[in-house]
Amino acid sequence: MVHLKLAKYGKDKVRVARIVRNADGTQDFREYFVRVLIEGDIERAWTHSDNTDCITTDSIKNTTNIFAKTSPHVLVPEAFALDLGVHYVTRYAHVHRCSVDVVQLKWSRIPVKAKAHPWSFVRNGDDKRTASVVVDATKGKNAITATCQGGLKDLLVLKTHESSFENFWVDEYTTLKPVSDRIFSTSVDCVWQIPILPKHLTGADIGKLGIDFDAIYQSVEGTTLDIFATHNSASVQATLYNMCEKVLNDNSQVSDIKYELPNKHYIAPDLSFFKGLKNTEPQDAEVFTPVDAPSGYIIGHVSRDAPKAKL
Ligand SMILES: O=c1[nH]c(=O)c2[nH]c(=O)[nH]c2[nH]1
Repeated sequence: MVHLKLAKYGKDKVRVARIVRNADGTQDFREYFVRVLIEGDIERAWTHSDNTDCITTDSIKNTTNIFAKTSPHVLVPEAFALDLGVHYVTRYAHVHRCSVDVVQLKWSRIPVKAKAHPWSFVRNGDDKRTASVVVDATKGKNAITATCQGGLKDLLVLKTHESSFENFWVDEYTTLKPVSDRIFSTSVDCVWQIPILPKHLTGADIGKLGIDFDAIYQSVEGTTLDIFATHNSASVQATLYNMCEKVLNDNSQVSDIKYELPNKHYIAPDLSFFKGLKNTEPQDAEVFTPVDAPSGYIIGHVSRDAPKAKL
């Protein structure tokens, strides 16, 4: 005998763009990639070739467009994702859980004479804002709960000073030399958890949660850039922890935050074969070879919980 351990499906990479025309003449613009996955009493499509309860992924794409048109939360990815998620578990008796992931592309207002233009935008970065929610009605349609994560990814940064890596473990496998000054470059991926408190969440609650998702995103992005630039780094690990600490200190509604930081290496080549040019000691190193792979990869997840006692 075999049994189906997981059944989950939906539409991925639904591309949707939305204009909001404001009363003051300004316009807002959002461009999202949306993924919606549903779970529930849906197994028969897998196990019995029976599609009776199968909400088509095409309808899921249509619903995403309809919500982009009608949701009052469309401008805020976390709230938009919650709205879509609540819809599926309330509209369909046989859908018990819905996961929604939104990736927002970076369109920023064009500054014209130092003023943000009301309706013209520039893609000023490959970094994305992300939102991931899971809306759960497995305990019943009157006990809908949700988890919500904000995030940012692909934020590429580099600094040329105030980064060192010294006093590390040395053994028979070690060839790395300690370095008091080096290039530090990473592509920041980060997610933070925002607890959604109502024991029973409805679509009408989403505007009343009292959570400013935009302000939290801006705070995390600002802190990430600030700490990266100003922390005199002893390691990627230490800089990462400093970022987490400040985000949690500044944002009481964030319960925990996780960064994943590749250490994108820049190696100073030995140029001494040419007229004795000095380029390898930190104080001489000016020319570097950017290295695509491998990179270091540093992960840290920091929460407010007291650490569990070590046995
Ligand atoms: O910041 C760093 N952390 C490491 O763990 C490490 N390991 C390494 O080779 N270089 C670095 N840099």
